[in-house]
Amino acid sequence: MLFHVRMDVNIPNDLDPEVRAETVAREKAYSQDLQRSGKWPHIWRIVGEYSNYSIFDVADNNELHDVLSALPLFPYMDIKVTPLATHPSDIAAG
Ligand SMILES: O=C(O)CC1=CCC(=O)O1
Repeated sequence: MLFHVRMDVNIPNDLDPEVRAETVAREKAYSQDLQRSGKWPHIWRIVGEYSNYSIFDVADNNELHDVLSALPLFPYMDIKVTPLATHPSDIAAG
């Protein structure tokens, strides 16, 4: 199943800089592992915001929830999920 996900990151200003850097590094490694696996095929920065638009390709709602809630930055994120269905006019879908 495909999902469109918006992640808005709000790291508190008073978070220890070392903890911040370590958490962001773990987030990058976690994200890139999922990208290599094919479960996170797209990630785009939203211009001018500490936010991204991502596409996830996972089995179901439960897998998406597990993947998102394991994000190292999850405690500092607002996340909006939109499930995607095939559009009847999509020539790629046949
Ligand atoms: O910077 C972000 O948008 C949050 C994030 C998600 C995956 C990653 O590496 O950073």
